[in-house]
Amino acid sequence: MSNTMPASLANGRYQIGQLIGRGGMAQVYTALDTRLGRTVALKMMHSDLANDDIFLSRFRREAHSVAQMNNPNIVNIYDSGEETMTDEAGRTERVPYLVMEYVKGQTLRDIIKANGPLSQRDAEQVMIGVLNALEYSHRMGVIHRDIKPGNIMISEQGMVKVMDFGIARALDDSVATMTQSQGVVGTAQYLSPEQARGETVDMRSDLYSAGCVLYEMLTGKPPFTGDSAVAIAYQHVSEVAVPPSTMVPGLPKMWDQICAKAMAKDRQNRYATAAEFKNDILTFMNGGVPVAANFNPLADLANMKARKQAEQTAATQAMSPIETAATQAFNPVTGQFEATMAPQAVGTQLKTRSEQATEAKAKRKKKIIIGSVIGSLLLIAAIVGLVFFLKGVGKGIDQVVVPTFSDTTTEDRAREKLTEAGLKMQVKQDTDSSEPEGTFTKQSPKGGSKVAKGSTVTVWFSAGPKAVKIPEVKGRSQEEARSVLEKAGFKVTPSTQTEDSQDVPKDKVTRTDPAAGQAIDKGSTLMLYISSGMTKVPDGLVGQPKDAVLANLSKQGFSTQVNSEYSDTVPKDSVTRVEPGSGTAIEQRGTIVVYVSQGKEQVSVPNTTGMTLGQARFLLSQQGLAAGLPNGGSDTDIVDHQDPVAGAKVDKGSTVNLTVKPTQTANSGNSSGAGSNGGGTGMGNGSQQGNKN
Ligand SMILES: Nc1ncnc2c1ncn2[C@@H]1O[C@H](COP(=O)(O)OP(=O)(O)OP(=O)(O)O)[C@@H](O)[C@H]1O
Repeated sequence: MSNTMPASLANGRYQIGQLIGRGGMAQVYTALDTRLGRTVALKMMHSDLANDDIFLSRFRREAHSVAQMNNPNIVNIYDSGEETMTDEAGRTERVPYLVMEYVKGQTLRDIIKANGPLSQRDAEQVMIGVLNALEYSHRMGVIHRDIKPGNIMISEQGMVKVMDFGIARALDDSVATMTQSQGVVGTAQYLSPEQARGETVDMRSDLYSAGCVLYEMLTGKPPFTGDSAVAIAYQHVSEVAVPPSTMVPGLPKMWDQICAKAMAKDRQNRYATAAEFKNDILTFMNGGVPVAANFNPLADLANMKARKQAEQTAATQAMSPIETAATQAFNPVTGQFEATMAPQAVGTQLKTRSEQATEAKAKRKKKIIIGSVIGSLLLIAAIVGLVFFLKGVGKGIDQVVVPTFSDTTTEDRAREKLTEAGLKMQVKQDTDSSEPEGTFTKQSPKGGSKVAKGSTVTVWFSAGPKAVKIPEVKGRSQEEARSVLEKAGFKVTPSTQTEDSQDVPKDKVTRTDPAAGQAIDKGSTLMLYISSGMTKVPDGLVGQPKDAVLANLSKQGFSTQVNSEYSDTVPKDSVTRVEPGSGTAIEQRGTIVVYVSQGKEQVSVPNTTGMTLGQARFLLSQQGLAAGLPNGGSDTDIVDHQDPVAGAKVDKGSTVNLTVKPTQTANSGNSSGAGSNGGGTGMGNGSQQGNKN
C-alpha cells in the first residue's frame, strides 16, 4: 500500500498488528479491538482500488450483506468503516476496511498446497462445513459466487469457516450477468459453466464451485487446468473432468459420481440445494447409496450440448457471422479483458442442417423398433395368460373364497383363516405403511374373490412407520444423544458442529439437524450440534427500563453489575449501554455491566447578583450553565437579579436569566453603595469599582 499506514483505525479503537495476507482486492492484518479486548482480522482495500467507484460500492455491499449473516461456518463481520489516509504524495483518500473474526489457521488452498490430497474423512468434514455455510447463506438469499479453497479457512481447532463473500450479491440482484456487470465473479478454476458463459448465476452455481473444491480435496488438483482463464472456462462448459478415482488409487468410484453430480454442466442435473449435496456425502460416508449413484456425466454433457445447440441454431439465424467470433470477456485469473469465444460459441460446434436431419431420422427409426418389440412381448403375455385361464376353468378346479382381513387381524389369525379355507399364506412386509409395526395393511387376491384351492394368498403387514419423530436430545451428552437417536432408528454423523448457546452447558448437545419433533424417514442421518459454552450478549437493551433489562438478563442466566452515568439522551433509570456490547460472544452466565441513566446531570445555580455581567457569564459557564439576558446588557453592567435563584438545582446546560442595571458612576456608585449588595462576591465589586475609578 502506498499510504502511510496508521497505527490504528476508528479513533484508536483498532490497533493494527501484523500483515497476515494479501488478496486480489485487499490486504489483511491482525488488529486488537481495544474496546472489546479481542484480536480481529482487518481487511483493508488496496489503495489503488480505493478510488474505483464500482469497487467501492462492491466493498460496501460486501460489508452489508455479510454483516447480516451469523453462522459458525461463516467468518463473522464485526464492523466496517472508511479511514482517511495520506499517501506519499500528501494526497488524502478514504480507504474502506472490514473488521472480521480472526481465524487462527490456514486456508484450504495452503493446506492442499502443502500436503496434497486430503483423506476422505477430512474432505467430508470440510465439505460439510462449506455446505452448511452455503445452506445458511442461500437461505438468507446470498449467493457466494467465489467458492474456492482460498476462501475456506480451517481453524487450528478444525472449524471450517467460509470467508470473502466479497462479491456476494442479494438474490434479487442476480439478473445481472457476468458480462453485463463486467466483473467476473469466481475464479476460473472453480467457475460454473453458466458463469463461464456469462449467464445468470443462482445458488446451484455455488454448488458447482463446491463440487470443484471437493474434487481438488480428493485429488490435490482442480478439475480443469490450462494456460489461460479462457482455456479453463471452456473446459467447464464442454468437458467432463477426469474421474477422481482414476487419479487416486483406491479412491471409491462413488466419489466420481458425487463430484460429477455436483459439477453437472446442466444446473438442473446438479444437487438442487446445499443440504441435498451434504446429505448425499453423509449417506455415502455412512455406508448408504447416494443419489449421485445414478448420475451419468456423459448424458448430462450431451443434453446440455443439445440444448445449447438448439438455442444457438435459433440465435445464428438472427446473427451475423462476426457476432459468433471471438469477443472480449473479463479474465478472472489475470484480472484483464481478454479475447474469448462468444457465449454461444463456447461448448459446442454447430452441426449442419443435413447432419441434424440424419440424426432425427435415426432417432425415429430407433423408436419404431423399440415400439414393435414391446408390442410383441405384450401380445405373447396376453396369449399365455388366456391359455392358463381356459385350462383352469376347463378342468373344474376346486374354487374357494379368499377370507377378508382387517387392521385388527394378526399374522397368526390370518394364517388360521387361510388354512381353514384350504389356502396357503405368504407374509410380506409393507415398508410404505405408516401404521404400527405388525398391522395388517393389504392382501392379494382381495377378500371375497374366488381362487383355486391350495393357492397362495399374499398378506402384507406394516414394517412400522417409515417416518418417525426425531427425539429431543438437547442438553444431553454426545454419547447419550447418539444412543437415543440410534435407538429411534436414525444414523448420526461421526462429526459434529459447535455453536454458541444461551442455556446448554459446554460440550452438551444443543440441537439436531433436522430438528427434534420433525417426522423423517427411519435410517436418515442426523447431525449433532454441540454447545461451545459461549453465548451472545442480547440485542435491544439500550433505552429499556433498567428493571426489565436486569430481570431479562438474569432470566437468561447472566450475572449483572450496574453502573450509573448521566445521559443527555436516555431517560432516567433506562439503560444507556452494556459492556461487552450486544452481539459479543461471552461465556454462558458471564457478567454484563449495565449502565443506567441518572438522567441529565444536575448542577447548583451559583449566586451572580452584584457581579459584572462578564463575571456572571464566566461563573455560569464554569457550572455548565448558560446566561440568558431577556432585557439585554453589556459586560460591565451589574447583575441585579437572577432566575432561578442561587442554590436551585437545574439540568446541566440550562439557562439562568440575568437582569442587569447599568454601571454606576463613581458618585452615584457610592451613594447606591456596592455594600448594599452584600450577597455579591468581593471580587465582583472590587474589580467593578477598580475599572470605574
Ligand atoms: N478472517 C481472517 N482470519 C485470518 N486470516 C485471514 C482472514 N481473512 C483473510 N485471511 C488471510 O488473508 C489472506 C488474504 O485474504 P483475502 O480474502 O484478501 O484474499 P484471497 O482470498 O487470498 O484472494 P482474493 O481477494 O483474490 O479472493 C487469506 O488467504 C488468508 O490467509
